[in-house]
Amino acid sequence: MIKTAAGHGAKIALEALQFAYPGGRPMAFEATIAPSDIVAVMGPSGSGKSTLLSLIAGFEKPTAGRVLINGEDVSRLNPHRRPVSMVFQENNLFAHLTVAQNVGLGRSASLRLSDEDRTAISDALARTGLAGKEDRLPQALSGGERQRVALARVLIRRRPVLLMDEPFASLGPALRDEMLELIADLHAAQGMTILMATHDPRDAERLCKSMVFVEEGQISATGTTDAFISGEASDAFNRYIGARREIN
Ligand SMILES: Nc1ncnc2c1ncn2[C@@H]1O[C@H](COP(=O)(O)OP(=O)(O)OP(=O)(O)O)[C@@H](O)[C@H]1O
Repeated sequence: MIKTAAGHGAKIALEALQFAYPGGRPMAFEATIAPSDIVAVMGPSGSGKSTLLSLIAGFEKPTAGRVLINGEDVSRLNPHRRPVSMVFQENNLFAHLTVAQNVGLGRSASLRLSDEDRTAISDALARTGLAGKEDRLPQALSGGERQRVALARVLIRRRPVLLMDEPFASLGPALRDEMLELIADLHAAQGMTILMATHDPRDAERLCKSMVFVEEGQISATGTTDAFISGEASDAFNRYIGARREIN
């Protein structure tokens, strides 16, 4: 495991990264993400946002190029060896394990937990508003609570990179706001570098300093969220947002 001081985010560099699914379109990603930045990954459906996150997390391996995290080449490492946590839209939890056990997996895959681990689990559950729900199974939680359990696990893993793939897509607007606040709190506490794929520019505006815009398997624009939202960063982004407004 790459050593990174707790409480600090890692720099991420994607160097001439190439990838294609069997029979799929070639994709190529090039980017540098500053330590502790919070980056919205936006772009049309099928443009490659999830693939980009999977390449950083290690669920997919590039055919050429490198993923560097704090200068270390992690391109060939499996996901559990990378200094990264990932939260998906759903199915982040093991259905047969309790809330506390699901969080405990952030410390030990075999759930052999020390007293210190147990204290960290209780703290994380309190911080994410889940105190008293330790012994429930995921099926007895709401969608928002399940996502908070996933974030409690992120909290105790203390990895310097957090990747989120449309983490609020199945939540209503009030819960979305609550989750955005919680993620902002976690970032204030740990300063991890965050990349979040989202289709909603309001998520980006509320949480993310920066944005990358993905189109047809490439990052076609990068900049501050403010520049994107004010329409100055990318004509393609403006067209994408305009088209989404017509759909909604
Ligand atoms: N496991 C896979 N095998 C083959 N092709 C895939 C696989 N996963 C994704 N693809 C294809 O790769 C392309 C990029 O998909 P990806 O899921 O990265 O897009 P996305 O931008 O995250 O889309 P969305 O916003 O709909 O989630 C799409 O054409 C998709 O159909």
